Amino acid sequence: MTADIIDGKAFAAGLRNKVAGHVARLVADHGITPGLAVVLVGDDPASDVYVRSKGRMTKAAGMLSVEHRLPADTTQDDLLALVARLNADRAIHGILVQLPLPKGIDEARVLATILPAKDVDGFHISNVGLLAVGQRAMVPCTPLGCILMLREHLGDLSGLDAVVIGRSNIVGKPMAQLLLGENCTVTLAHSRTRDLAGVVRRADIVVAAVGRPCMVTADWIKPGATVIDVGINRTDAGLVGDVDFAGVAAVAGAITPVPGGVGPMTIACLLANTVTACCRANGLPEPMGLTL
Ligand SMILES: NC(=O)C1=CN([C@@H]2O[C@H](COP(=O)(O)OP(=O)(O)OC[C@H]3O[C@@H](n4cnc5c(N)ncnc54)[C@H](OP(=O)(O)O)[C@@H]3O)[C@@H](O)[C@H]2O)C=CC1
Ligand SMILES: Nc1nc(=O)c2c([nH]1)NC[C@@H]1CN(c3ccc(C(=O)N[C@@H](CCC(=O)O)C(=O)O)cc3)C=[N+]21
Ligand SMILES: [Mg+2]
Repeated sequence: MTADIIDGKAFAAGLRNKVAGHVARLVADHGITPGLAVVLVGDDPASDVYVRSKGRMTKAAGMLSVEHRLPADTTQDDLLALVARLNADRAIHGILVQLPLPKGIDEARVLATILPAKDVDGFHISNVGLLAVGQRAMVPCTPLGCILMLREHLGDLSGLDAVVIGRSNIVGKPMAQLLLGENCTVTLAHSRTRDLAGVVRRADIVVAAVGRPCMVTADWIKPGATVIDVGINRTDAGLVGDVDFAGVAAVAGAITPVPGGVGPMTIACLLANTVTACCRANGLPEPMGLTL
């Protein structure tokens, strides 16, 4: 058996195309241009690549892209002041502060300062809480992108056994919430999980979000399972995920590649969330229909 490759790159291009269509209508019919501000503190090279491609895609969709690059020794007060300015800026509908932040800056404090309505990452506690109780929220981009690919590939997810490996606030936990919202039976595994291989072997859906190259191997996978690889690991062999792609592809029913899987979907969902935030801010119907 050879798994279907879930082409996140192509899926994301289609989603960005839809975003661009909605943006064009917002501009033409209402004179409103959705605006996204990205804040990068310090000079992490991987973050730089990511922030740059985000800015390029934001502009390509017809939106306003504003980048704020601050030195690594920026104080927390200066960062909070910038967030407050962006909160008050009517041209900005979405704010993303790139994580991780340098040591000495309280990440939770910064995220709590972003207006929930502009929190296109979905990391503010009020969005986290709204997602947990199943109410209208801004949904984190990476898990949202994973759900869109799963729905496209499997249709209805009801009743499927899903195992998420990794319990971070930005990927694992919201991923588990969204799968629960799709009526999956969800297991959230982490570094203290006993017999991880045995747990994963029961899964119809496996989402790997750990940050360990090629951790998930073919012998962990139930034949025919759908495997979503969130991991981004830079190794001597290049960019690899958390899944041993070649081995797992021989057993799974479908798998996302790295690169070209979850990553591009994350950026496309960020643009979609920005359009949603813009429409909500202006009392307009939400064309994307992706959020709760
Ligand atoms: N494609 C994309 O768009 C994105 C990709 N990423 C990538 O996804 C990966 C995960 O990111 P993130 O969630 O921020 O990572 P974190 O480092 O915040 O969390 C990693 C999680 O993996 C768990 N873990 C670590 N070791 C093991 C192990 N041996 N067995 C089982 N679980 C383990 C940890 O468990 P514990 O809690 O017990 O410590 C933790 O919950 C990274 O490679 C990152 O680069 C992240 C965001 C977006
Ligand atoms: N506030 C915040 N929000 C985030 O969403 C966020 C963040 N901080 N910090 C870092 C992680 C990581 N992340 C990625 C997004 C896209 C790709 C991506 O497009 N990857 C390409 C490859 C890019 C390359 O070649 O490096 C791919 O997988 O095909 C990767 C990683 C978002 N994150
Ligand atoms: Mg992290």
